[in-house]
Amino acid sequence: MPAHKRILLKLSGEALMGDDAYGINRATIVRMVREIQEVTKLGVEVAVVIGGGNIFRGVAGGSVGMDRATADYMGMLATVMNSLALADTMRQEGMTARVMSAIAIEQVVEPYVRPKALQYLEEGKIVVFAAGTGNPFFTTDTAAALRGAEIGAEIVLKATKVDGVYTADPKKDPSATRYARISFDEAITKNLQVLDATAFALCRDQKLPIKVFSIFKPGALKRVVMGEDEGTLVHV
Ligand SMILES: Nc1ncnc2c1ncn2[C@@H]1O[C@H](COP(=O)(O)OP(=O)(O)OP(=O)(O)O)[C@@H](O)[C@H]1O
Ligand SMILES: O=c1ccn([C@@H]2O[C@H](COP(=O)(O)O)[C@@H](O)[C@H]2O)c(=O)[nH]1
Repeated sequence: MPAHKRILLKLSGEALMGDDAYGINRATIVRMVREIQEVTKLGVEVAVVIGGGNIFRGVAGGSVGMDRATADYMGMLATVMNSLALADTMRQEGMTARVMSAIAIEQVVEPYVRPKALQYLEEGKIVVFAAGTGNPFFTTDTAAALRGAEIGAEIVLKATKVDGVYTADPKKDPSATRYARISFDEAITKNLQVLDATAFALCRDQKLPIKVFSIFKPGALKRVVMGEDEGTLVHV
């Protein structure tokens, strides 16, 4: 029996590159989709937010003198590209997905309308929320927290490049150790950067737990959904 009926899965955009220097690696996206398919077969309703770090991040544009808000809109459009690629790969694998965008681009994808998203989930379709929150100065982690709260997800699952929340960034500090569980208050106070503070605060206020786990570990998503010991739980 799965531990959760409805989940919001945040997929790392950066991880989509696989071993490539940029963009979307075919084998990687297919592998991610097959892992999602496994949990949908358990009867779990799945909504997805995917990042854009494999294509563009607003801070990168801002750092070379671009207007930050403009750069952030470019970042949001990057997430639309990833969302389209994800939904199309799902289609190829025999799944039904719907992309809903927080920014109006109706010729390309339908707009985000909450009751419609809820309907799709109830019908067993996978909903991919594109364009983040639709606002600059945010990230897709915050979009995951926001949409997760809106759709009544029981948990936000952050599938990322590290296998949990550490005492410090494990990519910079090899002596960092992983938490099995950590409270929102402690994660925020310690300024742990694995998610942005806005996402942590929103989930804390909405009592929406987060599980951080590795996107690279085969079977990890299913283990998380089954409530097995995997990654780090961030709790109230
Ligand atoms: N205390 C910490 N514990 C774990 N990871 C941390 C910590 N502090 C910083 N990090 C870094 O946070 C990264 C994950 O967050 P980040 O938002 O950069 O990636 P993502 O969400 O996977 O990518 P994208 O934004 O493209 O979707 C990890 O790769 C890790 O290096
Ligand atoms: O609500 C949002 C979400 C995202 N952005 C911009 O998009 C990029 C890519 O998202 P990541 O979460 O970093 O993968 C982000 O860097 C922002 O520039 C946004 O402005 N608002």
